[in-house]
Amino acid sequence: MIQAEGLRKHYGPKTAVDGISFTVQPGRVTGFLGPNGAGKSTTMRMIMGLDRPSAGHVTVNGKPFAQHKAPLREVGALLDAKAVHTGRSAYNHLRAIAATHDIPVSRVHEVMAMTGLTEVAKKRAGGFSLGMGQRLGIANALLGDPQTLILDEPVNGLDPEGVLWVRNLVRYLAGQGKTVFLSSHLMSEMAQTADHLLVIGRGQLIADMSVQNLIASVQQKKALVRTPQSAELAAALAAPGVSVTQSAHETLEVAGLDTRSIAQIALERQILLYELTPQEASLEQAYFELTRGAAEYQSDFSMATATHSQATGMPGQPQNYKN
Ligand SMILES: Nc1ncnc2c1ncn2[C@@H]1O[C@H](COP(=O)(O)OP(=O)(O)OP(=O)(O)O)[C@@H](O)[C@H]1O
Repeated sequence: MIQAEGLRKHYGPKTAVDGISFTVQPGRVTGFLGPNGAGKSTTMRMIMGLDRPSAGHVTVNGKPFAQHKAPLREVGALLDAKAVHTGRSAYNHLRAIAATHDIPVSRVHEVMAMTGLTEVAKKRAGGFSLGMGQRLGIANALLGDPQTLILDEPVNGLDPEGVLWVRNLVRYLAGQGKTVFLSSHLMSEMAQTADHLLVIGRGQLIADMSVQNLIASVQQKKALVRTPQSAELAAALAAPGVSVTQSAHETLEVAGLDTRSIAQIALERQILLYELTPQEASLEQAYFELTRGAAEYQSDFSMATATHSQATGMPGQPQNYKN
């Protein structure tokens, strides 16, 4: 379990993490989301004792990281996949770390097999691709069979098979009762992997809830309707707070009304419906809705996309994204 209380970090005048409190529970995968520069890596580094908090404190399995006698057996982390001795082979790299904790060589072979590194065991880690480097970093994190795992962008650089492998691995470990805390920018991946989410923006915690609740929290009443009388239905549905967009021939996208109300209005006007489908929000939409204005860096392209999405009735109001 990871417990943070009033955790804060300043770098000179810059507040990277602004007094956040949270608990990462065992037995489930907790995702850590936030725009670039939101404070995710800084938080993870403070958990691992690599950065000293300016205020507050954080414990892993009940103690600050530095107070664990055998930290590798308590918490395994992948924070920077490039942090390896580039001249050493993957095997020697893992053996050297294992030796610091009396971890037997058999465990080194075990984690290399788990991470698909056996065939490249003798290769220099410095020559590894980004994906192989990620696998080595994950092998390193698993070495001490720790109760808690912290993985910063573990699928970064992995091919689809590797992404699936990480998903299955972390779900398996959480199923074994371990605490798994991981960050990722891949929203669809997070939706499939995480049970619970912490969302951070500009150093502050903006959500701490299950994936389902996060999506539900921004769920709009939206529906797709197909009818040969689209103009007639659009006129009948018009009301304050309702937006109707003709998205294709005989197809309307309706926001602000649920399917029950749309069916009722259509029946009253004797309008034939071919299709009436509620539209679910995705985690990506929920995320953009939550972190609107919390991003440090925004491009003109994302502004254009946000403006377009409003025109089509999608979540994401255009606003001044320039800070
Ligand atoms: N060593 C440092 N010195 C000064 N500022 C720093 C330092 N490390 C991080 N920052 C700043 O703190 C803020 C949070 O950075 P952090 O790397 O924790 O964000 P992040 O959420 O991990 O971002 P990303 O998704 O881009 O990795 C950023 O504004 C960053 O520029």
